[in-house]
Amino acid sequence: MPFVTIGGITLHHRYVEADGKTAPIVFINSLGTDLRIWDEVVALLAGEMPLLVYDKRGHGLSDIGSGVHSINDHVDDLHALVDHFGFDKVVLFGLSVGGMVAQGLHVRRPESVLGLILSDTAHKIGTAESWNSRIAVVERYGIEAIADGVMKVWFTPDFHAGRPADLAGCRNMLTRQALPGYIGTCKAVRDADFTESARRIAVPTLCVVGDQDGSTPPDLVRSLADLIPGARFEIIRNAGHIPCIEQPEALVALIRGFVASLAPGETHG
Ligand SMILES: O=C(O)CC1=CCC(=O)O1
Repeated sequence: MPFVTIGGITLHHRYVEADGKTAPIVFINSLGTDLRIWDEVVALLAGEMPLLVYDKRGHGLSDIGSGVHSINDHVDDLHALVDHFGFDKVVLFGLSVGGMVAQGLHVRRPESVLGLILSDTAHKIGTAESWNSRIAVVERYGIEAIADGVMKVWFTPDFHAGRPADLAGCRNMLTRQALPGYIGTCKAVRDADFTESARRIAVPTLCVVGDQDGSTPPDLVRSLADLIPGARFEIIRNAGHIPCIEQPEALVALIRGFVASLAPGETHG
């Protein structure tokens, strides 16, 4: 079964092995989602490089453990998972809050991070006011109350019009997340600020964003890229906040190019 218990927390994951010497990519999901958001990306990349996807704490089928009190709780789990698999060096792909978790692991253990792909994320996302008002609504009325608004941020009008079944499924994924995991992670994002540490990122970094991302818009993601020495910035056309679902082929092309640009011969030991 695709479960592992580390540090008292059972994490749901899927590991797709590959031959060769390419370092594994570990994918970290966003708020209100689970590892199914990577299905198409994993299908496209399977066999080319090792791929690890997992449900972060309090999401999907993973435990919440002692709760989500800060981004560090998510970083603890990622750190433990990387150790569990015996990975020496990894490429981290973090979506939205997942990008903050990736930045957090780089702060903690830069020697383990070969490269960062930061998708639709930032050094600071939203304001205390915006997160507090979302938390208040969700505490009172549940995730259902914000679901239609979140769908407008996650996906473009074209996706809404052209893929109604996928939209309904993704909305179900959001509304079925456990409330404590969702609210705890909202608070963690509210309190996180990676502005200073972003200036010290010293590994190859690709910042990528959907052109119609309503949560971390292109200008915000560009400002993250501007903080990180040497970071590349790319915009994906016709995508909202979750390009891995909306434009997986375009995203995979960027991933392939990024991995190919990394130092050859790196392995996961
Ligand atoms: O669900 C949203 O509003 C978008 C988002 C913000 C942080 C995150 O992980 O997703």
